[in-house]
Amino acid sequence: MEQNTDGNMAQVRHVVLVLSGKGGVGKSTITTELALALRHAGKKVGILDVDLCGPSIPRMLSIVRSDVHQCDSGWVPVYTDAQKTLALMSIGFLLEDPDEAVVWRGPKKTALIGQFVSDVAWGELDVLLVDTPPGTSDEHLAVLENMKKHSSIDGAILVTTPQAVSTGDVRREITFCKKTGVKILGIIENMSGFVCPHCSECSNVFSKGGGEELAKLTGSVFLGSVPLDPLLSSSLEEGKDFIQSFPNSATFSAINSICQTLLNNLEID
Ligand SMILES: Nc1ncnc2c1ncn2[C@@H]1O[C@H](COP(=O)(O)OP(=O)(O)OP(=O)(O)O)[C@@H](O)[C@H]1O
Ligand code: SF4
Repeated sequence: MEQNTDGNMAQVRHVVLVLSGKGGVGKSTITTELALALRHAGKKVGILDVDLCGPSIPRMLSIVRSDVHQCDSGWVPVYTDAQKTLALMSIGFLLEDPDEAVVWRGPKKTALIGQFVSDVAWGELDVLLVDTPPGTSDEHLAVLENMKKHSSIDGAILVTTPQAVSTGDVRREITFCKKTGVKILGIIENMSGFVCPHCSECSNVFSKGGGEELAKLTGSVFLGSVPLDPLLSSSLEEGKDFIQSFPNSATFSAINSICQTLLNNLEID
């Protein structure tokens, strides 16, 4: 589906929200790895980080202390590479200290999200991933309202862990999508099993399969599961591209398979 867009969103073909019912389930991790996998598949990708209180993506992509510049049409996003295949806009770039806590009231957050949606000069992108805060908040509504003014949203990906799946949070997220008319593109189960750093064997320390069951129950697509992999967390800590570093790992296969399913669902060649 090609987007009906205007302004800075005019050349952004697909917009996908990344949601989670709870914090800490790996939403930013999945956003980052999906972006890297999409780039690996030859796509031009952008990430809009509207997790205003915990902007972790600049660190995960090792571009923490980058400056945002202005151009005639707005803010130029920060690119991870000279070929400009992966672009990021995050509040983290606008803070003097990247570890500074953002304690803002709703209207100020909503205004910044409005600017993020309209004023970032993305240029041509195949996919824009929007990393949102956990739960459903004013920020989510602000993203939806502002996106609808300039673009159309393809849908949302829901990230959960095997434990979080049994809580009400993820169901509330599904209800939010239904009420706001956002299509659920699929559910991803993160931290699904543990990959041993010594022998690469995957053990099911916690339960597994809840994400798939939830997808069946709610009539959603199950996009796949990503194991808890110490090599993935150390890559994220060091801001290294896991996909480039471990192309033969089971975790890469899992992320890549989710990426391919997403490309198929969005009908991107
Ligand atoms: N599959 C995984 N394997 C190893 N570590 C992981 C995995 N997924 C997430 N992590 C680690 O778990 C921590 C939390 O992940 P992340 O910041 O992505 O969560 P989040 O859901 O975006 O949190 P929040 O929205 O509350 O900021 C990070 O340190 C990340 O490196
Ligand atoms: S999975 Fe095997 S190698 Fe890994 S910690 Fe357990 S026993 Fe050791």
